[in-house]
Amino acid sequence: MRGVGLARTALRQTALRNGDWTACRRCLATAPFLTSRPHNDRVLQQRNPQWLSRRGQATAAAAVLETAMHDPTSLSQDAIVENLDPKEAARLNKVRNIGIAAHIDSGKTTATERVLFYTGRIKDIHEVRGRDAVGAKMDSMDLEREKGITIQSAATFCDWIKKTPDPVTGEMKDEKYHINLIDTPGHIDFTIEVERALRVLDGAVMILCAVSGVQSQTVTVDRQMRRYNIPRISFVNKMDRAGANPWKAVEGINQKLKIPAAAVQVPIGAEDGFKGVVDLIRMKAIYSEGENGEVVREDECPEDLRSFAQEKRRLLIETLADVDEEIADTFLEERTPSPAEIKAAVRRATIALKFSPVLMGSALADKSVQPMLDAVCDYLPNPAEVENLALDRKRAEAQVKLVSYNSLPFVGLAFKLEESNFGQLTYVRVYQGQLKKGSYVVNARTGQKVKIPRIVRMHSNEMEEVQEIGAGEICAVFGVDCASGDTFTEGGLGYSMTSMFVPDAVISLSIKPKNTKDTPNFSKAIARFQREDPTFRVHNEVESGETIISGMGELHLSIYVERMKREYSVEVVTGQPQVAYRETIQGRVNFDHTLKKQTGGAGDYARVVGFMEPTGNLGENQFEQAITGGTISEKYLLACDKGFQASCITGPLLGHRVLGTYMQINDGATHMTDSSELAFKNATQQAFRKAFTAAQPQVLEPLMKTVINAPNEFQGNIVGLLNKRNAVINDTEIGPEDFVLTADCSLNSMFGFSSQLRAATQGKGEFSMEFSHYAPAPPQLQKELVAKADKERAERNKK
Ligand SMILES: Nc1nc2c(ncn2[C@@H]2O[C@H](COP(=O)(O)OP(=O)(O)OP(=O)(O)O)[C@@H](O)[C@H]2O)c(=O)[nH]1
Repeated sequence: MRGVGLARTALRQTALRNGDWTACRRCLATAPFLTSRPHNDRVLQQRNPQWLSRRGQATAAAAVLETAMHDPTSLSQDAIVENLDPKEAARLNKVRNIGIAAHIDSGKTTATERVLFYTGRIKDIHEVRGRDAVGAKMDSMDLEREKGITIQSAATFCDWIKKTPDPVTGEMKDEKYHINLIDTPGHIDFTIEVERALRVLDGAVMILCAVSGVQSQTVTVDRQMRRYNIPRISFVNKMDRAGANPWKAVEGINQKLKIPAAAVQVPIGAEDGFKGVVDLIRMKAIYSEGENGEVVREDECPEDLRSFAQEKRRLLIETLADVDEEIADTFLEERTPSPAEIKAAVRRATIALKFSPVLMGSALADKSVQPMLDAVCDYLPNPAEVENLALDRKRAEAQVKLVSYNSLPFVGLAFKLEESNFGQLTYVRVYQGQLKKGSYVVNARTGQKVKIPRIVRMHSNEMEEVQEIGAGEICAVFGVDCASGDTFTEGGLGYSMTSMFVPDAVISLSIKPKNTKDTPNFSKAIARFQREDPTFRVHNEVESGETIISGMGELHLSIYVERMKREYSVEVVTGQPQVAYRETIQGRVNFDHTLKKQTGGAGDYARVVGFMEPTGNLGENQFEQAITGGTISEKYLLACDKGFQASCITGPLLGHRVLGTYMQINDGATHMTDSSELAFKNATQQAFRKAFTAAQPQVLEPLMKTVINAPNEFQGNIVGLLNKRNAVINDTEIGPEDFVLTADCSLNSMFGFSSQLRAATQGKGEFSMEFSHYAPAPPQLQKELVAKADKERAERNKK
């Protein structure tokens, strides 16, 4: 055995020297069977990428990592991360990919503007809706600046120099962190922007308003963060406002969002006397001074705040003890954890999604934004600390872990597309390997090999050209034709990553250019918006010939109408916004339909036989053929499938999309000369219509997850309003002052709700809605809708 082991070692060493990794790996694969200890140590050492890269065996090191990813038992992801090349580990340790997400108007853009200013990315501060009319850097679109709202998420990057005490000497030294940052819109209509940002980010800053605390949209953002397992720090903004109370926000995060949270700071002064914060971990006061708060001054904790700060510090440690074992142990040992231990625990618990540290400040008053940046570096994960998975097509879709290691093969996700003056701009998050200018990558969806002609780092609407981008970073590339959500990989890899969640459209309206001469520009605009935004959908209604656009809400669609005017000079005429209903069937119906036309010359003939039934869920429609004996040829069956798909776009009841419907064609007949693809397509469509109508058709309406928050005294009024709308109340969280209620409401019943809510709560209540699922419309509504659609159809036919 020992002789075999020696021979193996020699073989491996020769293989490594010759760079023949395959031989080495083959040898390593059987090596664990060796029992003698020295050999095992040697094997482990040779499996250790750090050991290999120290010896200049970078390729071998990368191969060990690659093997480990395919065979998780050979090396755990933690081990891969631990074993990163020290230089690589140090680089990643200083990278943060973060997003800022919050309720509307909480100050995301204002805070981002400060971040850019303090990190030296911009020279002056401009306010959202500011008097200088310049507008904030990240709201680069004219429409955003005018309306003072963020419509599109914007990416930027900056370097933050963080002052860190040396662990040995205690002396302060500078540490440079590279932060890629995405500012997202707050309005629910632009929720896809939040979804795709969160899909590719490693951590987030959740901003709350110091006066309002957890608001309806905060609950939605919380749900999105949970969907993508995003660790977050919380920043209570607007501490300068009258009525500011950060403790309300802390309680809201604990009670309403149900995330253990504790403040890591207490405010010094309040409202317009707000001066700064006391850092509870180090018990130091931090003031932002100078014209724009750019000078950070540290001091002792003010005497009058000392006992309050001590109390909140105890609360922080207690909250941590509930979620972190090491801090729990210090309790058992009856000792107070050191500042370094508390900090480490906050980091561990935040990354483990068990805790959110709460910071506070005022972006507009230029106070305490820098400590928030420090917290981003201290508590949010670096790219190597986040588990990112892909599916390997070459190994039966097995899950593989991606490691932010530069020398591994490239894997990246295109998460956002934007049309620019220089062609399509594609935002890419690099998960593994490096993306280099001029290199070739493969689109995992299409299998197409594409060249990367230009790589840029985005700074809102400006760009900075770079030659390459490292693993764990975010960039944008030009001239790459792809769809949003596509995975790109280097050559031989068969990986693809799961894409983001795209909510269904709930509102639609008919649209057409006012002047027919504008049609080409109109089509161009529609095509572009559709490519950029997966929640913006367009279809042509066959019967009426109208173009119908659908989206997430009235604001969403009105922004596109406005953009057509501004960016494409197209004035349009739109119909009334309508709920995007769906249609389905409830029963099984057999069909046997023959299309036969004889109008002299070649006629039309097609016969299709089969059945239609519900798929059992309200998801994708399905078409299947089960022809035996070749009664319908493959070519014609393909035409039948096309006919089915076309029928599903415009349902027979209202002309809305069909869901959850299965059609099978299992017999039929073909005529020697009169049959054609068109005849089979039409026959299928006619059969569909007949069978659908006979199969207890049902109109489905969108149900919205609705979150309402208001002061407690109005709870009765709101429940009354919801009962009138037949809403199903799922949950009510009552706090000391206000409550958050979650309910499923039909979108149809929510028109006009905002003004009624305002009236019922003296303007103090607010709500946000997000599409939840489709459910059968009440029979009376179905009757009315079908009657209206029939009348419109009859009128069209008259014309
Ligand atoms: N008093 C006070 N006002 C603030 C503060 N931060 C932001 N604001 C104001 O709040 C309003 C909204 O700020 P934005 O930064 O646009 O908020 P946002 O969250 O980016 O908005 P959306 O992206 O549209 O949801 C603006 O009028 C800001 O001037 C703050 O710290 N104190």
